[in-house]
Amino acid sequence: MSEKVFPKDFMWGAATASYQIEGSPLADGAGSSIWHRFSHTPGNTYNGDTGDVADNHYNKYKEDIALMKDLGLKAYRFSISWSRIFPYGKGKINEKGVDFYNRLVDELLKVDITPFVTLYHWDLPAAIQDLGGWTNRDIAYWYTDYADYMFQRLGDRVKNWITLNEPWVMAFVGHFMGEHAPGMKDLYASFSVVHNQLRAHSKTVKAFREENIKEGKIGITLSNTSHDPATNSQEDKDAVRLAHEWTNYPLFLNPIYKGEYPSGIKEHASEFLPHNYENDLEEIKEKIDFVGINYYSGDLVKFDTKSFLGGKTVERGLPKTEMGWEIYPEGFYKILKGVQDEYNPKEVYVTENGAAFDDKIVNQGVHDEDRIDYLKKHLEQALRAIQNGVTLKGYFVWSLLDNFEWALGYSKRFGIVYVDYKTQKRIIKDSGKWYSQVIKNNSFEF
Ligand SMILES: OC[C@H]1NNC[C@@H](O)[C@@H]1O
Ligand SMILES: [Ca+2]
Repeated sequence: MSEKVFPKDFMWGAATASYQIEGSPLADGAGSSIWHRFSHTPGNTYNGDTGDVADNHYNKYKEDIALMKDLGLKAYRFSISWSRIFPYGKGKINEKGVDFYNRLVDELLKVDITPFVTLYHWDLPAAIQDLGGWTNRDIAYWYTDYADYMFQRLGDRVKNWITLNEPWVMAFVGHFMGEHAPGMKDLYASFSVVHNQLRAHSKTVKAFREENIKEGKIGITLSNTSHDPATNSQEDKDAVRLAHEWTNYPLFLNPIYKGEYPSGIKEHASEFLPHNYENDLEEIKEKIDFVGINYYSGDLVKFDTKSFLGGKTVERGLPKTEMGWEIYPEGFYKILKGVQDEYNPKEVYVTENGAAFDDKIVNQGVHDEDRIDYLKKHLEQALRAIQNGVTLKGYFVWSLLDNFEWALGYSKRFGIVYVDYKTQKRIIKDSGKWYSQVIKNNSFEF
């Protein structure tokens, strides 16, 4: 393989999520979700933005799939809104909700785009939250029933499944920092949410095996930040190890691959883990087919007794994106190489990588050189990872479209396609044109 070309059949895609792009959250019998409630609660989102309209993808999905075809995407990662299928999370089924995703999948297959389905990307049915949501142990059964139903309805055409998107963000941003739905601030709840997501994930993997989906593969998508020590001191290096075990793939892959939480978590955070959690570890340890890695940025960590798990982020003067996140391509390599070295997954997919920049329309175009530069630098590191033994099989850019960036609403644009929210017009950005060349050449050099 020449030093600039990706392996043959490398899966080039783009990613989105239901609540961030669909709009029409309560249409056709869909039930409310925690993000519908959270965004409609004054003060929770920038400018009071909600997902009521978003990119109106619920109605414009055919146009958007035509756009994906124009871009030459090989695959498309999207999420299913649980409460469109089960308006109350369990029990009654909403056929019209199932029908939307059936039509979406059929439209993708018509143009040879491989669907990668995320079963859960944070929009929990509100009725389940009313029963305690992810802090209620029984959610493991309700979630597995929902997932298994989707395997039965879409499994003949959808072969690639992701159980959960970024369970760390759901657990800690949603239940400790309170900045995401359901807006809780309880560290004990957060670790129960980690544990119940793992229980739900593994029960679902077992159900998936029993469905015997031909050529089916199932995995989990984890968020990651590449942490470096502020100094070479042992205390800073220890703080980095703990930050890594807590915020990155080990918190979930250690239980999944090794049947126990990372040692640093057991040493310093076991009081927050649910009572008798050890009894669930055997069941949580369950083989998966691939690991989904999300990567955006890195940070410098300094020992700090006042921070949870003893580490705080400090400045190192790297350039930043509109999110205030460091642009740190080297960290991408370290995360990819690290997951391969620590757990040796059969396959790895980058299920999200991308950047928010201050995109402007100039002469009917969006000349986002900064995003092209970000993507190119990160793809260089992804190829370097492959050349160093990482079983990386595909890359999904976040995101196909500008969309609802959670508590930051529509103020942050991650798309390779610009969305004019007033007119709902789509404009392919220069980065979108560049990315379609990458796909055509299977390389970032052309
Ligand atoms: O912040 C950018 C993305 N990060 N991962 C989860 C997605 O839903 C976010 O939009
Ligand atoms: Ca993230």
